[in-house]
Amino acid sequence: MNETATPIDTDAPDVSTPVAPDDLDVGKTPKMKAEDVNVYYGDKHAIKDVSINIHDDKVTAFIGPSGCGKSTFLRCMNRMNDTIPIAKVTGHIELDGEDIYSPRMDVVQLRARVGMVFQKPNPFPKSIYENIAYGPRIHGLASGKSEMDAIVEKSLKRAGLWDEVKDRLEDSGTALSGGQQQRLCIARAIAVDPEVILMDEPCSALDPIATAKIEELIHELRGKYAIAIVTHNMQQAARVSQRTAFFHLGELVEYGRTSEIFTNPRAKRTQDYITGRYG
Ligand SMILES: Nc1ncnc2c1ncn2[C@@H]1O[C@H](COP(=O)(O)OP(=O)(O)OP(=O)(O)O)[C@@H](O)[C@H]1O
Repeated sequence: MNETATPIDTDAPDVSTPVAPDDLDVGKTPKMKAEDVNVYYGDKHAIKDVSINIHDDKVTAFIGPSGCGKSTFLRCMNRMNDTIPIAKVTGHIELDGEDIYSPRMDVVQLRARVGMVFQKPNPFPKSIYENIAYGPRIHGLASGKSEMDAIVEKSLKRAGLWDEVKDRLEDSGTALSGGQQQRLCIARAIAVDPEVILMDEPCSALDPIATAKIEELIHELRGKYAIAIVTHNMQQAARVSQRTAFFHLGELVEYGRTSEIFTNPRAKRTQDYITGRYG
């Protein structure tokens, strides 16, 4: 936090600025599409009319000062806010054109299709193998032991963890290092064959080496899954993402190509944030 920070001038003429450039992803069908999403926690209006597209060949970073609503919006994308009794979500979010808030949507299936990795690694207190096998088992993805073994191996390989754990799959997942635990959680999300992976500050509890490994992994996973990542770290957003969404006070102020957001932002509030004048 910059002690001498000047608050963002919210009277700046942002409202007349389009949120995204006109030529951005024209004609591309988004993997997820959010329209006019609002979130309330009781009287608190935490997300205000947010509309954004998430693409399956891109990593999208959500940035913005603490409390601006990044995590709240991320949680809307797989209905994790349903678990917060005072949270109310309005608007429309689609996954492959399907309304995820429709009463017909099976939320357990949705959360397999749109997996989530949290700030603090949260492996189950079970073996490494069981951490991965649990999801595929409840979703009926393997018909026998050899198929399950193959899913476990493939998921751990994709998460870049196989070589480190292949000889100790029966050890507890919680005995791994923090960085390994986070890659185990990513492998667990991958095991149920998701289409989208949401990451909520996945590196904030990790040291620089473990962080670098997760960032490398995000590069490798790009193209296999649509990825949306909340991060406080602007360098990280610049390194791992191709699209960046800047949130402030619950609004999506600007969305665009990461390279442009960091070098030539269109909104004054974005510029103030990325130049460290706020946050
Ligand atoms: N479970 C909750 N109950 C009530 N208010 C909440 C809850 N979760 C978040 N909020 C409020 O909603 C607003 C947005 O919070 P959110 O955690 O989404 O912001 P954020 O941008 O992810 O912040 P940070 O970067 O600090 O994690 C904040 O004012 C926060 O206090």
